[in-house]
Amino acid sequence: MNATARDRDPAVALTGVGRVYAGGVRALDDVSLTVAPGTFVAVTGPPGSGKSTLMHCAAGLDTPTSGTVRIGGRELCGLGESERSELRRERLGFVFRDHSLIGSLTVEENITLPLRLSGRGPDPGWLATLVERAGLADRLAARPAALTGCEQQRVCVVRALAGHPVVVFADEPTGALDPAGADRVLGLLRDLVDDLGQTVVLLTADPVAAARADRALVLAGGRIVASVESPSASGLAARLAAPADR
Ligand SMILES: Nc1ncnc2c1ncn2[C@@H]1O[C@H](COP(=O)(O)OP(=O)(O)OP(=O)(O)O)[C@@H](O)[C@H]1O
Repeated sequence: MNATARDRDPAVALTGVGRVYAGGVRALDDVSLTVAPGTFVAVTGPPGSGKSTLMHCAAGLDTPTSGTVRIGGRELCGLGESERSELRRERLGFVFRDHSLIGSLTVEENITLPLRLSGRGPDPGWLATLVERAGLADRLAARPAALTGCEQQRVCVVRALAGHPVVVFADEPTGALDPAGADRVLGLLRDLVDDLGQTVVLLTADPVAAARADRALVLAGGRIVASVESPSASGLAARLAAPADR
């Protein structure tokens, strides 16, 4: 596939995805969605609605029971485990609730570690741009323990984007932060989409966080029950209170 064709592909495309866990729990039921490159999409829903399962299936961390998943036009379901882990390493970025930084390494070393492990050299210009956007230029030599929780999560955001991923999956990235810290991290994700054309999928139960996205998909009982363009926090909170009625 040439670069032009690849650029037209959705960053993420799920078609009819289902996931039934052992014991019969249907965590995802016929989920279809597409995420266009350069957009910020939130997946929101109450605890147990299937957000993490959706992310795991979309990112090749889990295999759906039915349906197909494509990342940047590449079908995941037919790939072996080593191909999927290579795709995750080279085409996806992840930010989780807990920062997962290595305490013995500096901020800069943490940011470049995944690139070095995969044998790719860092792109210095891109890294400098990300670091500057994240407000971390004077923290590169620090160890993670010397940073605030908000700074640690911003390091994770830079690390996730350092390898030019097709999409960053951010799973409750602000769940351990105070409101000001959460606002800063969400603002960074927003800027990276708006100004640098990055693609972000945010998984969150928090309507305030989800309202930062261009579009919010509301999950309930493993199904997408609403797709809201330019969502508001109050509108999403109302849908989350009674998602099946909307
Ligand atoms: N490994 C598993 N085995 C069996 N059931 C599971 C497993 N993982 C999740 N589930 C069930 O699947 C459903 C969806 O869970 P999931 O963690 O995807 O939801 P979530 O919206 O991310 O929830 P939370 O916000 O609490 O993390 C729930 O009923 C959960 O109990």
